Amino acid sequence: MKSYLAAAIQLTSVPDLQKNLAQAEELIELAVRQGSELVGLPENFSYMGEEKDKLAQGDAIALESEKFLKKMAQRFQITILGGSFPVPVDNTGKVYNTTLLIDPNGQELSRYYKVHLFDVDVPDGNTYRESSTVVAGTQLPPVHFSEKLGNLGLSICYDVRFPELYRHLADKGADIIFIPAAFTAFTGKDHWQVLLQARAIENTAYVIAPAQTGNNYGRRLTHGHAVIIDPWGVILADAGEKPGIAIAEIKPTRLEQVRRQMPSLQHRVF
Ligand SMILES: O=C(O)CNC(=O)[C@H](CS)NC(=O)CCC(=O)C(=O)O
Repeated sequence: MKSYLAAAIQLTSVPDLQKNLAQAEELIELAVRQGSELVGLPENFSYMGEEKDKLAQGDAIALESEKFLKKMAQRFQITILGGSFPVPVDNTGKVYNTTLLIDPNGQELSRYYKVHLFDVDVPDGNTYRESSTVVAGTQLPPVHFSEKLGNLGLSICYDVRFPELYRHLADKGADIIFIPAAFTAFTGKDHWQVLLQARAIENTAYVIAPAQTGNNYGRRLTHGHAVIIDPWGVILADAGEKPGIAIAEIKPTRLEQVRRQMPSLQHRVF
C-alpha cells in the first residue's frame, strides 16, 4: 500500500437522473484535479426522490449509474465507489440498494447489497419504509484487497448503526471502510459523526463517508458533512453543508502507527 489522496463527495441529489450525474461529474473532476486517486459518491447519488418514482425509473437509473461510474473511472484513471443506486430485482417489483466499486479500467471490483433497511419513524415526523421498495441483501459486505490502495471494505448508510458488520470487515483485513450515506438531517445532527468516529476507532481503520446534503425533494432533508476519518478517529476533512468534497491523505504509516499504539483488535476476547 502507498500514500494517496482520497475524496468523499457530497451532493444534493434530486429526482433528476441527468442533473445528478452532471453534478457528480463536476465534483469528481474537481477531486481528480486536486490529485484524488480514490473517490466515493454518496448513497443514492444518481437519484433521490419519492419511492414510487425511483421504482418506475429503476431500470434506467441502474443502467445509467453503472455506465457513468465506469466512464468516470476510465476517463480520470481513478478507483470509484458508486455510493449506492437502485438495481431492480427480478420478479419482486423492488430493487437492491447497491454499492459498486470500479477500478481505473472500468472493471467491477466488488459489489454489495444493503443489508439493513431504514424502516424508521423519525421523531421529526418523517416516516421511512425502505423495505417497501428495497429487498434486503443477505450477504455480508466484501473487502477488496488492493496492493496499491489498501484493503477496501464496503457498507451503506444505516449499516453504520450495526457495529458487527464493521467487525466483519476488520476481520477480513479492511484498512479503509466506505460508509456512503443519505443520513436524515434530524438523526444526523446527533448521531452521524459519533457513529463514524466509533467505527474508525474500534476497527483502527480509515473511514470514507460521502454524503447527501440539503433539501433533496419534498420534505426530505439530509445532513451533509461528508468526512474522511483516520484510524485514531480524527476527522481529516469535512465537506460542511453544501455540495462539495472532503479530501484527505490515506497513509499506510498512520495505519501502522495507530495499530501499534492502540492494538485493541489484537486484544479481542469474544
Ligand atoms: O430517503 C431516500 O430518499 C433514500 N433513502 C436513503 O437514502 C436511505 C434509506 S431510506 N437512508 C438511510 O438509510 C438513512 C439512515 C439514517 O438517516 C439514520 O440511520 O439515521
